[in-house]
Amino acid sequence: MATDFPAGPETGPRVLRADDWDRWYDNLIRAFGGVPEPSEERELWNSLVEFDRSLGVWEGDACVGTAGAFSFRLTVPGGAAVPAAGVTTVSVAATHRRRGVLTSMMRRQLDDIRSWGEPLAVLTASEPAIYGRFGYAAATHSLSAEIDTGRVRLSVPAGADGVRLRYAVPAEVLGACEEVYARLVPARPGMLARRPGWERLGLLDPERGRDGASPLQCVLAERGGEAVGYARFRVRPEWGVAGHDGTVVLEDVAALDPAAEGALWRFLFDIDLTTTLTVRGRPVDEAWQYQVSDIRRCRTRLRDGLYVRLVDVGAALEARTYQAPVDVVLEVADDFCPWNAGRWRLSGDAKGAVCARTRDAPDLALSIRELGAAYLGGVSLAALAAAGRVREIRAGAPAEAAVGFGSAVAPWLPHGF
Ligand SMILES: CC(=O)SCCNC(=O)CCNC(=O)[C@H](O)C(C)(C)COP(=O)(O)OP(=O)(O)OC[C@H]1O[C@@H](n2cnc3c(N)ncnc32)[C@H](O)[C@@H]1OP(=O)(O)O
Repeated sequence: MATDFPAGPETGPRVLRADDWDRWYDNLIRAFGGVPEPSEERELWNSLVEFDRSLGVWEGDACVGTAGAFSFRLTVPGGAAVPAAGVTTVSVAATHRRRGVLTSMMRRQLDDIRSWGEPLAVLTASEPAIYGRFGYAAATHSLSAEIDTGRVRLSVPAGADGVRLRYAVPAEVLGACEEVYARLVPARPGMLARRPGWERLGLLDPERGRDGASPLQCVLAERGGEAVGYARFRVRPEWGVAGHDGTVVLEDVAALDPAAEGALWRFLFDIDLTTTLTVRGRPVDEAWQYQVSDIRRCRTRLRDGLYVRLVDVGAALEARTYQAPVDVVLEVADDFCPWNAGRWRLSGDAKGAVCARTRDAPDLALSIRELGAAYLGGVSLAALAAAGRVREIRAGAPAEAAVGFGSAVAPWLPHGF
């Protein structure tokens, strides 16, 4: 890395002040191409950014680097909501790239997160190649699909007929939708407990994001007058030589039980004058995949989702539970956060865990990245061993640990940040 960025108290990252906002945010927008955001979106981000947890790098009056850290609570295997810094708004002016500005912000930020006592840092990456060097690794994946609903049939569970669906104005039923969302958060690792204001993200409906489709539509699923699910989507009407060829673009769907989920997906498959349903960023184990008549005509794709970085190995590994008993000594390498490096004994089961430093002989050797990848139960330590990224010291240890670390429910991040 070039080192001509003059690190020091005048030029290193400093905490964001209210009157920095416009220059700070403009640097971020420019680094992503410079297309201005609608004012509603800009104002929402202004209200969500936590100024005292955000950093800027300045050259005189000019902002050349930005980074923030939301104070999230992340569901981990076992259902606990663990404090996690949501690393966000990272940018470096293209005039100042590859001089260590990002590295200086990541250094300061991880030191801050540690001092705040938060055991995890998480992010979604604009490019997968950026964050590995700072100890982050993809821990969740998501599924996208373009489903040929003209040909693919969906069989839904019994009980779907007992669910009533009705159109609603998205903002008017926001409270009911949020109650459904809140009940789902503890059930799936990777989900984020809502902080005030974040519910508005799902209602943003800028014209430029529609790509020829309708404004946001919402259908509420109810049983006995109670909301049990919702879907938010758009419809892009199209007509070809053979007639209608419209697309349903799913933005969000959530349900409290399989019957409600089935009713909503059946609705999405069946909207008149449409032949395609596109879905993005869905859980990799979502039920519809096992209900369709032809998965190949759903054109599924996988993508990396949430990146996890263990900031405090002991606290992070104790915060989750293990679906099968584990008792393993981990030899951890962590160049960027050396306080994590060394030998840790993890003993845990479905009720809880203890993770403490030890001098016992190691069973596995791995870097902080592999621990981050495996942390939410979505990436197998045995698979990482097969890939040469976890070293098996005691025979069988990666497979044993993989069973304990695994999650019956695939981890999933429901929205970007
Ligand atoms: C969580 C989020 O907010 S994700 C959003 C990230 N932001 C963006 O993608 C906006 C556009 N890009 C940028 O603003 C910048 O190019 C950044 C932030 C990605 C990188 O900032 P820089 O200040 O140039 O990074 P820095 O100089 O500290 O680089 C450190 C190392 O990472 C490497 N690196 C940095 N960016 C990348 C990249 N995109 N791909 C591969 N390697 C990279 C550098 O080469 C350097 O490697 P070295 O130590 O071996 O020499």
